[in-house]
Amino acid sequence: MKIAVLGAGAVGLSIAARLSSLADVHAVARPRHADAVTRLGLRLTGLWGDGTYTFPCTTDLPDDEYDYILITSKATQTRDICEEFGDRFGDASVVSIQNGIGNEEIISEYTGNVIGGMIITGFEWRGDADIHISVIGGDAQFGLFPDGCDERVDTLVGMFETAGIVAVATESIRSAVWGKTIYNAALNPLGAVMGVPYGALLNPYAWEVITDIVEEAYAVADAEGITLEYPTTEVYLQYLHDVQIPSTFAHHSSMYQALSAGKRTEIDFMNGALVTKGAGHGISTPVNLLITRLIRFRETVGDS
Ligand SMILES: NC(=O)C1=CN([C@@H]2O[C@H](COP(=O)(O)OP(=O)(O)OC[C@H]3O[C@@H](n4cnc5c(N)ncnc54)[C@H](OP(=O)(O)O)[C@@H]3O)[C@@H](O)[C@H]2O)C=CC1
Ligand SMILES: CC(C)(CO)C(=O)C(=O)O
Repeated sequence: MKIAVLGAGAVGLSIAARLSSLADVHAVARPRHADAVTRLGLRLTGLWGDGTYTFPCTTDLPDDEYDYILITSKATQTRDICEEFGDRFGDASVVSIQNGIGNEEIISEYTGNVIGGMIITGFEWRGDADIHISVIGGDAQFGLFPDGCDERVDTLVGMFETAGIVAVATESIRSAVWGKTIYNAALNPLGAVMGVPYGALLNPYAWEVITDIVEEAYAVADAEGITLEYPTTEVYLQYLHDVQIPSTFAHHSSMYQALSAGKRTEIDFMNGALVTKGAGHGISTPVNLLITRLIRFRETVGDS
């Protein structure tokens, strides 16, 4: 089994490491990461156990036929990755393991074999070639995009399971991706703007904002024909409050981490995507629009 991981950073290198004992895995990363992983091996600590893994990691993709190509870049880089490597996709199943709405749609412009993915685990850089698995908020999910499931999905899920990454196959990956995006849209920008971890957002004033974000998101999902796992906003908000936030209480969102590092966020694939899709259905999403503008403002001015 040959697997390539494109845009390998915190998520991609960690997954490459765990799959490397089961398959022939090649990670494509930036020079700094490729050099460090080649010199030191990748060190993983935390909830997946501690260990150091060696596997090929370079800045280019060796000419070969791959069974699976995993895309693990930020959503903002999906199109560039597809432009750079799209003519090498061949018959591979190309799998998005990213946050946000829109990655699978972009990949579909380059291949007909798209598997959507959703992972709700925290991966944090601790140093060069050194990643800590900080939180696990549920099972990873994979399914054919836009819907359905087949042997390739089952084989992928089986490999993840054998590698110790809890994963399930789903017939409706769009529902899983939208569900995760609503979780991210509810928590990430607010935590990033306020400079707090997820747990602090249980504060009643923050909770009112979260409630508005989720209600708008559910209206847009409904108009898009997405059937969400938690059927109503009330049921989902209860789950977010009682299960999802407690299991990721101390986590600073990836959006907070991106802003702190002076990097662009994935807001356009989260709240921004909800605003755009809502507008297409004549649904107004004022709270998602406001929080999107606040994040764009922070991206523009940084911490100055
Ligand atoms: N970290 C986490 O805890 C979680 C992240 N996710 C999602 O997973 C995705 C990946 O996140 P994460 O791993 O944290 O992000 P990272 O920024 O750590 O990793 C992505 C890496 O891909 C690199 N890259 C981009 N384009 C190319 C290219 N053409 N060739 C080689 N390398 C490239 C980036 O380099 P550069 O930055 O220099 O462009 C970066 O090093 C995101 O959508 C994120 O939201 C989902 C769950 C949890
Ligand atoms: C909480 C976490 C790590 C779960 O995957 C996440 O999605 C994020 O920080 O954006």
